Amino acid sequence: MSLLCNVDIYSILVLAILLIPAYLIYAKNKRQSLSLDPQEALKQAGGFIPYIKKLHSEQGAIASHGLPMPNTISCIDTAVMKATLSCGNRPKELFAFLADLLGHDNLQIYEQGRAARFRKSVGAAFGQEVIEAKFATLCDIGIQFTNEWKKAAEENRNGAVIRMQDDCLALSFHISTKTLLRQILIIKYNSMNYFTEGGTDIDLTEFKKAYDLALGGLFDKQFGLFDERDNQKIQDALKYIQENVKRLIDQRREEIRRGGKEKKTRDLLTIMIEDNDPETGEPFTDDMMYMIMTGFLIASYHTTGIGILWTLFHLAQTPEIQRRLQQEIDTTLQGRLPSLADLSNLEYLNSIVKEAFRLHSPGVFVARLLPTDTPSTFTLTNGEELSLEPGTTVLFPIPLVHSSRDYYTDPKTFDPDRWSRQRKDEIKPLTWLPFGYGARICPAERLAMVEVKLVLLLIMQNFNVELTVPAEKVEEVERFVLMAKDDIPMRLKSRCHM
Ligand code: HEM
Repeated sequence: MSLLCNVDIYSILVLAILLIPAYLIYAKNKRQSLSLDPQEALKQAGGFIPYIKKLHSEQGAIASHGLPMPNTISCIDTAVMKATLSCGNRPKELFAFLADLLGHDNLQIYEQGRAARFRKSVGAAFGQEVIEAKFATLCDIGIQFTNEWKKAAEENRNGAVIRMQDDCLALSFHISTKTLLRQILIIKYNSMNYFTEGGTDIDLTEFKKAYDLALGGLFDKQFGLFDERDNQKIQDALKYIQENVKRLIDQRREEIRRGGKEKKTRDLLTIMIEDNDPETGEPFTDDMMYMIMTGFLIASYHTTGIGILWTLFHLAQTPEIQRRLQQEIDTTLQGRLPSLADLSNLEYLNSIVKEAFRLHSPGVFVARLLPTDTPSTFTLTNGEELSLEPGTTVLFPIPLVHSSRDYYTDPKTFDPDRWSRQRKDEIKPLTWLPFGYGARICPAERLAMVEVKLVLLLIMQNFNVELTVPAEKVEEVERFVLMAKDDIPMRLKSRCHM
């Protein structure tokens, strides 16, 4: 008995000796993260998401201290999302970095009612009819890229090594400009300089470079990571974008004037040229059209390209999943090109994209501004009450929701089968947010999924994909979306050689 007591006291002492330093370190870190200037703390943590992750590990599902913006909380509790489904305002400060590119009055920060009216007036641009009408163009772009990769891969039995981030972004930029602006573009760019196709409208290489520079620079400015020496470059890039998007709008206006009205499937630009602004009842102004076209390019280009990249990244690490996907594609298509209907029917492909977007959501947060006239009160999942001041900003950090053990079993594992028919009831509502949620959910989710699935299907039909660097060496970096810091080189091996 006395021995037992001794052992107990001894164990408690050992435990205390082990735990006290750990607690002191934890308390010191916590004090530090609360006392540091949040911008500085964010920089030290290596980005927004690692910083928010740290805050949540210290504060739980609701992080209300240490946020880099005033009157802001970060939340990973779906009860708050459910209660704010119809809340459609975004905080202006958080999107202020877009002002230099889009102006101070841009779609991202339109007040809820105005955003809803605008979305309704141009909604047809993302409807089924337009997706059907654009499908052949999307296929052509995908085939153009795969053919060039094929040429390179077939020159060598070991396949071709491709800087996949560069190429996915070039592919997506091509898709976005073609679907949104529908111009003939000079295409000079991808990682292997394949395309030197003629054309007179715009140099895609320069256009893409300007977008990347402007967005990256403005994002860095907002989060205090900006190098002032780059300022002139950013200003030049902004000017380049403005001049060229306006020129493309003018060209289209002229084209429509000469060719008369377009038939039933009108895209975004045509709708804006032909219809009135729902706000004023007057024709859309040039500035408004520029803002919308540039805003939509921003929203569609990086997100779609990066979504394709991260999905390939997961496939490249899981050859057995890749084989099963190829089997699904080969059995369904027997080597032919897909139709739009095929894309909906390929269940495993769909599960793979959903799972890849869970582990690597292109966008990293959704933000809502709560009503500014009254406080908001929420009942959290654990039954506690949460009261928030009028005008509080709520951030939902998507990667944290997607990796929460409360929502996903074994959240770190790439397991497409969790989206299978048999298991998909296990997925809790509002726990998959790559396209946001509620009143301001991405209006082009369906179009984006078609683009992503189509490109992946073409790649899987033609190649086996491998990483040429260890997965652990791939570093993530937050730009406007979650990118790979030093690209992800992948080996594409032509399947004809197998
Ligand atoms: C994989 C591709 C894409 C992803 C992951 C994505 C994700 C998102 C997210 C997270 C939001 C914010 C939603 C919210 O606040 O709840 C959003 C908004 C938006 N997206 Fe997408 N998006 C993608 C593709 C596209 C494409 C292809 C277009 C246009 C052709 C587009 C146009 C927009 C627009 C205009 C908004 C702002 C809507 C508003 O303010 O009401 N997105 N997107």
